[in-house]
Amino acid sequence: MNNFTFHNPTKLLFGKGMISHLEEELKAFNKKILLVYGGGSIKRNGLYDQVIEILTDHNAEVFELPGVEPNPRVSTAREGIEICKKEKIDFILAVGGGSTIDCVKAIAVGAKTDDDIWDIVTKRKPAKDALPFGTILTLAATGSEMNAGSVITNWETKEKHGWGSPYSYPTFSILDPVYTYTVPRDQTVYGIVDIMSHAFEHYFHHKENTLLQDRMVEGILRTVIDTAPKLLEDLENYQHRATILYCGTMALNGMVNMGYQGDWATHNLEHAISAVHDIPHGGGLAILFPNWMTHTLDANVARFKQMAVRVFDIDEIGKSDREIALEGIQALRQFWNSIGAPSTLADYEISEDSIEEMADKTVIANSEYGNFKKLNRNDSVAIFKESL
Ligand SMILES: NC(=O)c1ccc[n+]([C@@H]2O[C@H](COP(=O)([O-])OP(=O)(O)OC[C@H]3O[C@@H](n4cnc5c(N)ncnc54)[C@H](O)[C@@H]3O)[C@@H](O)[C@H]2O)c1
Repeated sequence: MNNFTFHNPTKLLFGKGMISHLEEELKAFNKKILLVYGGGSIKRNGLYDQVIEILTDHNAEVFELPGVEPNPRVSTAREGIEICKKEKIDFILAVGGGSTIDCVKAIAVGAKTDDDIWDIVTKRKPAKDALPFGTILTLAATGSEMNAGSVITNWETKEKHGWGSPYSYPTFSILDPVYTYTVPRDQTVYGIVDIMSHAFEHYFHHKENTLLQDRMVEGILRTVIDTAPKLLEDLENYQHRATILYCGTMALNGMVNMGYQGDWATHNLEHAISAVHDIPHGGGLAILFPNWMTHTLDANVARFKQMAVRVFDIDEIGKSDREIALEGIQALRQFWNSIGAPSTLADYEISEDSIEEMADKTVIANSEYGNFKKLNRNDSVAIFKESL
């Protein structure tokens, strides 16, 4: 493994009723608060009222930005930035899933600069500072509650980009599994796929001596594979919701990938699909990941064999390494099929017609992408065709 520095400043408050710590956490900040949330599920399940009551008790002056979209838009982030600047907001509270949190990261950074936030998302300008923000997570998936990453979509240019900065870690995140009870079955499946995909993005690298890291990633994958079917049978089961929620945070908070760099080509491919077709991120990943695996298998068959044996318990006897590896990839596809994840672009009525447009979005100035195996535009086209 490589040398590394690990620093994650986010304070995690995990478990039933942990919202009782919200007021305490807010005491460090001044009282003009921008409350940001999504499509209204927090109003239906009572969380909104609970948060407003706590903020009222705290004598906070509350401003609101509702309606953050899944695949959050830069236009919404700009709206939030304007409110922050006009009202001199001191602190931002995100209540929602990864989309709401990602949008708040863009607002927090954008509020502290005159640069346009899209220039920062596209890395033409650096982030220099951010307003402090906290999160109350309502959906297990992205890990955004404990990382500095954010993914923002520009609907005018049909681009979706991931970005991050040292300033975009939440100061605290409250994770109560009960808030995830109302996540519908399909969104729960997308979250499960997203969590597993983060684990896979880490897992495919060529570094040696990542023994503990491998076992931690495999631990997340095995735990999700064991728990997901039980959760999908019983969506209001506290233990299963808690397990998946914790897996989601651990899969992308930097803990399991110290000392090496993962791949991330599949996320790049997925961002191209959802930039053009606005499909759920986890749905796109479910379609793509096994196809990326087959496409890149020969870059390191041993790595895929290890996944097949350690994660999917593939029997090794009488088979070549390549056969074992391929069985592992098939086992992944079968598992995702078994929980009802999509498996082809046709599931979203995406046809061959948009492959060229999507492939263009995977490469900037004909650059390559992916760390496990460098891919180019031709690879994008091939993987999209495999996914039809
Ligand atoms: N920042 C990161 O590290 C990171 C990592 C992976 C993906 N992403 C990005 O995050 C976004 C996806 O986020 P997500 O998967 O968390 O989903 P999301 O935030 O987009 O939410 C999906 C849907 O579920 C609804 N929802 C959320 N909580 C709910 C609840 N408790 N009950 C009922 N409905 C609820 C939302 O309103 C929305 O309609 C994508 O844009 C993706 O690219 C970010």
